[in-house]
Amino acid sequence: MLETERVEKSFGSIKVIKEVGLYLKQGEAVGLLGPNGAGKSTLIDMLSSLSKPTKGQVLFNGKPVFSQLSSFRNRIGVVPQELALYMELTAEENLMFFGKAYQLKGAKLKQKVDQLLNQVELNDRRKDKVSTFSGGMKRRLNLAVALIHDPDYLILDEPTVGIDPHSRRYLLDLIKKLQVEDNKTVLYTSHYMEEVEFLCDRLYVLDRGSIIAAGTQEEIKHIVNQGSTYHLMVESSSQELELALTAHDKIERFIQQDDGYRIVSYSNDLFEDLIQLASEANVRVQGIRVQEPTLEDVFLHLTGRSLRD
Ligand SMILES: Nc1ncnc2c1ncn2[C@@H]1O[C@H](COP(=O)(O)OP(=O)(O)OP(=O)(O)O)[C@@H](O)[C@H]1O
Repeated sequence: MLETERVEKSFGSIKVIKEVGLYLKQGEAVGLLGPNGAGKSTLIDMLSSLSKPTKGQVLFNGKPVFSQLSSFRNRIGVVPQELALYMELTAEENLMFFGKAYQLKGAKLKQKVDQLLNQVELNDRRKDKVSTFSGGMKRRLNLAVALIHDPDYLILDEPTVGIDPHSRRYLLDLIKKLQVEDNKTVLYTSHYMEEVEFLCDRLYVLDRGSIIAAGTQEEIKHIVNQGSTYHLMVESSSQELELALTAHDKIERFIQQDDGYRIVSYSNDLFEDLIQLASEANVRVQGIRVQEPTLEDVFLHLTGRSLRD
C-alpha cells in the first residue's frame, strides 16, 4: 500500500498541499481529480519520491519511502505530465536507454522493448526519431517508458493532455487493461471527469491543495443526489435569466455551457419554474433534461466552480 500521512508542501510562504491523507491499495485504480493548479502534480511528485513533503510523510507498505528509495522506485512507474523522452532518439533507443537505467540488459531488455512497442502500437515506427511522432504517439511511448521495469504501481499525471481522440481512447483502454489483467495499481490524475469515471474504482477530489471529497464514485455522486441536475437548453444565453437563476431559492448553483445551463438544485421538480424563469427573461427554451449527477456536478456542488476553471 502507498499512502500519504498528512502531507504538506510549501513553496516559500505558499502552502500548495495542505494535510493530505490518501492511500492506494495494491490492485485498485484510484483517481485524483482537480482543476488546474489544485496541486495534483505537486502531490504526485511527493508520492513518487521525486520531492520531499514539507511536513508529513509518504509511506510504502508502512515504511517511509525515503528509507527504501531504490526498492521503492523499482516498484513504481511514473508517467509525468511533461513528456520525458529524448526527441533525437528513436522509440526503440528511448526504451533501451530507460531500460538500462533500471539495469536491464541483453535478451531480457530486448524482449521487454519488443513487448512494449507492440503493446502501445508503435512497432512499425520503432526505428523513427521521436521528434517525428504525433502528440498521441509520444504519449503512448511515454507510457511504455514508465512500464519498462514492470512496476506494480503506475502513477499517471494527466497522460492524455493534448492528444487526438483515437490515441486518448487507446491509452485509456490500455491503462484499464494494465489494471484489470496485469493487476497493476493505478493512480490516475486528470481534470477530465469522464476519464476518471471510466478508469477508477475510488477517487479523491482535490481543490486548492486540500481533499474536499473522497470515496467510490457512487458515494461521491450521492453528495449531490438529494436534488437533481438539470440541463436547460436555450437558444442564446441571457444575463436576465442568469440573474433569475441566481436569485431562485431552489437553485443551488449553475454553470453556463455551450447550449445552455447546467443547474444543480435541491428540488426534484424544477421544470415549471425553469420554463417560467426563461419565459420572463424572453429566452426560448429548446429543452430541459434531468441528468444523473456527474463528477463535474459534485465539484460544482462542493466548490461552486467548474472543474475546468
Ligand atoms: N516549484 C514551484 N514553485 C512555486 N510554486 C509552485 C511550484 N510548483 C507548483 N507550484 C504552485 O503550486 C500550485 C499547484 O500546482 P500543481 O502543478 O501541483 O497543480 P496541478 O493540479 O497539477 O495543476 P495542472 O492541472 O495545471 O497541472 C500552483 O499554484 C503552482 O503555481
